[in-house]
Amino acid sequence: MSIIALLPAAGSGSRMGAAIPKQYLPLCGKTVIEHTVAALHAVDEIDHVVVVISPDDTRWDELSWQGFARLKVLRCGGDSRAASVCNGLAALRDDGLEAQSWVLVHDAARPCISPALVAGMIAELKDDPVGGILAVPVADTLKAADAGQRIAATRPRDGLWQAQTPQMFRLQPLHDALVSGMGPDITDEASAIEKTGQSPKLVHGSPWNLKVTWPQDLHLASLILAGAQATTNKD
Ligand SMILES: Nc1ccn([C@@H]2O[C@H](COP(=O)(O)OP(=O)(O)OP(=O)(O)O)[C@@H](O)[C@H]2O)c(=O)n1
Ligand SMILES: C[C@](O)(CO)[C@H](O)COP(=O)(O)O
Repeated sequence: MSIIALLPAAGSGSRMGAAIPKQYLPLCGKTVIEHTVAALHAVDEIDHVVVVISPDDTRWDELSWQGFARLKVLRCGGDSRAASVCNGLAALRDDGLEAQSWVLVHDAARPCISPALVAGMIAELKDDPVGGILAVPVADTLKAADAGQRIAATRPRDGLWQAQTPQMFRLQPLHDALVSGMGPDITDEASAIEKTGQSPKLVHGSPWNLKVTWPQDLHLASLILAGAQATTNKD
């Protein structure tokens, strides 16, 4: 059974506020998306890394993808993350990928993911009946805000986790769940699967696996990648 990494990369990066989409911003001598692709491509268990870009993307072809033998690009991004993922899954299915293949959906905007973490996730979930996601338990006290940005309440954080990616589900059930659940509340793959009444597994992720969202995240990502590089060089 195939295992595919599917990277939605068709966003505009509005919160980053840069002149170009954040996945193409420079980070430690490459672009954000090059780090993400390299990390997923380094996972031996993954058969193909498939990137979903916007149909009007002009930057992908300017990068050098030599050496990534298992990399494929699809120009079928949609107007939301869920739509981009859904379109990518439909293209994989139309291409003949078996319905029960595992798909690991991973944000192109999470360039610090470690291949070892992904390999561990695959080992933990490959016999799971539903699939699951990387996530980390909430570590801070949670406040609900009123309209004036004053604290309205303190919320219990027991049992709350922050969802990360990859999110690992089987191709056809995930596609069907996204099609039937599509809407603004579907902000990740797990939420679509949950809507079908199933409970995805939470697999411990890492605080290093941050999503580059705001301008300061690029600096954090560069520190994380530099730290990872220093560790590798010591081995
Ligand atoms: N229509 C979209 C929107 C998002 N994404 C991708 O989904 C991932 C996570 O989304 P997010 O961080 O929200 O990215 P953006 O939508 O680009 O950012 P923003 O919401 O700030 O505009 C990113 O890799 C992004 O490229 C996508 O493929 N298609
Ligand atoms: C899928 C995700 O990375 C889980 O944390 C996240 O929801 C994607 O970001 P967005 O801002 O909701 O598009």
